[in-house]
This record gives sequence, C-alpha cells and structure tokens, in this order.
Amino acid sequence: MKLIVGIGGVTNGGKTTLTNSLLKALPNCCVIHQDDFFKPQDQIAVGEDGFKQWDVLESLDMEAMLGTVRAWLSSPQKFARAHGVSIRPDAADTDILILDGFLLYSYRPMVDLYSRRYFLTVPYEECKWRRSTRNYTVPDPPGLFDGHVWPMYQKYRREMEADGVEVVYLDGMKSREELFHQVLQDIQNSLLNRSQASAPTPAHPARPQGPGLGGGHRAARPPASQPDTV
Ligand SMILES: Nc1ncnc2c1ncn2[C@@H]1O[C@H](COP(=O)(O)OP(=O)(O)O)[C@@H](O)[C@H]1O
Ligand SMILES: NC(=O)c1ccc[n+]([C@@H]2O[C@H](COP(=O)(O)O)[C@@H](O)[C@H]2O)c1
Ligand SMILES: [Mg+2]
Repeated sequence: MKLIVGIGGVTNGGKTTLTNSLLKALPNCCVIHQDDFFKPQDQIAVGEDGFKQWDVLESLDMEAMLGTVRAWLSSPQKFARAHGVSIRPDAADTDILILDGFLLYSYRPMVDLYSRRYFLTVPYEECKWRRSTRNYTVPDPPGLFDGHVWPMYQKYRREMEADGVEVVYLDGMKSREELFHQVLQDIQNSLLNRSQASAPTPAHPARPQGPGLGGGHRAARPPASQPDTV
C-alpha cells in the first residue's frame, strides 16, 4: 500500500524537523522537500512592494515536484533504492512518501494525491522570531516577513480553507517530541486501518476506500492519479 503524507503549514512551523523524525521512524519512507523546487533567483518576480516574491506558488517549479512524486508513484521501491532508503523486509508491502513544504495544498494537480494532509501552525510572534534566527540561501531583507512572508501565508491559508481542502492542524507550539509522537501514532493508525480494510475475508470482501483518509477534498473531481491507498 502507498501512503503520501503532507507535512505542510507555515514557514518555521517545524515541518522539516518533524519530517526528519518521521523519516527515521517509518518503514520504506522517502521524502520530497518543496524547498528543493524553488526557481533560480533571477526568475523570482519582484513585487510592487520591492520584495522578491519567494512565497508565491509561481516561485516554485511545481510541475517538476509533481514529476518527482509521479516517479515515486510509478515505482516506490526503485525510488527508495535510488535515494538510499533500504527496504525493510518486515514491511515490504508498505511504501510511504512524505512531502515537506509551505505551499503543499495550494497546487491543484497535487491536492488529491495526499492520503493525509498535516498543517503546522504557530502564532505570528513566534513565527517572526523563529524566522529571524534562520539562514536561508537568500537572506531575508529587512521587512520581508511583515511585508511579504506573513501576508502570503495568510492569503494561501485562507484560499485553502475556502476551497474546503481537508487538513489536520498541528499546534507547532507543542514540543518536537509531542508532535512527533502524535503524528507517528496517527500515521500508524492509518496504516493499520488500511491494511484491515483491504484484507479480504470470505464473508466480507474488501470494500472500496471511503472518504476517510484518501480524498477529503470537497470538490468532486477525479484525481489526476490517485495512489492505490486502500
Ligand atoms: N516543536 C518545536 N518547538 C520549538 N522550536 C521548533 C520546533 N520544531 C522546530 N523548531 C525550530 O524552529 C525552527 C524552524 O524549524 P523547521 O523544522 O526548519 O521549520 P520549517 O521547515 O517549517 O520552516 C528551527 O530553528 C527549529 O529548530
Ligand atoms: N530555499 C531557498 O532557495 C529560499 C530562498 C529564499 C527564501 N526562502 C524561504 O523559504 C521559505 C519556505 O521554507 P520553510 O517553510 O522551510 O521556511 C519561504 O518562506 C521562503 O521565503 C527559501
Ligand atoms: Mg523547512
């Protein structure tokens, strides 16, 4: 069974930290970081506000990111081996892909691919403070957080909610350990539910998957390519 898990949410919410812990704990688990798909600096638009518009969807090569997700979907174990993830014989029928990024649920062609969409939040003050301690490849110019980063976070989050994209909110103010255990347990429960739902018995053959963990997007449109997450 294939499981695509999104660890999304606000910048500095703790997405990459949580992702790295989950990667070590989950079997046959690969990762794709959205940050690896930023376009080159000279292709980032400059807004009327004078800031380079890093925090908009157009600054990311989402087609390339989707292509990488499709490569995993077509052959998860080949993808795992190519990325140095060794297959655990005790869980050889479980393949997990984590997507880590701040704009995971705003790119339409990918919204329906997730089995589970987590969304980390932290309050404005905490976010601003954490961001001030980060070193990005391109350092934040003065005023970027208030002038661009936070307003774009609010805009995309509002749109996601208005579109009815179903997410599991995570409180990024919890400790790293608490978040890790909460999400690990939740994913393990999903795996268990799915394996039970798909185990055919003579009296009750396997049912097709309901809305539970897959889908969850209000618009009833067929997904471009749904992982076989039963
Ligand atoms: N649960 C947490 N509580 C406090 N600080 C955290 C927590 N998780 C991550 N951090 C810290 O916040 C900063 C951003 O974490 P990171 O995982 O890189 O966030 P993101 O990938 O969402 O931008 C780092 O300094 C990290 O050590
Ligand atoms: N990785 C890069 O090339 C790069 C460059 C400039 C800004 N950023 C910042 O990265 C943030 C997204 O990453 P995090 O969610 O890990 O903070 C965005 O808010 C963006 O402003 C990244
Ligand atoms: Mg990150």
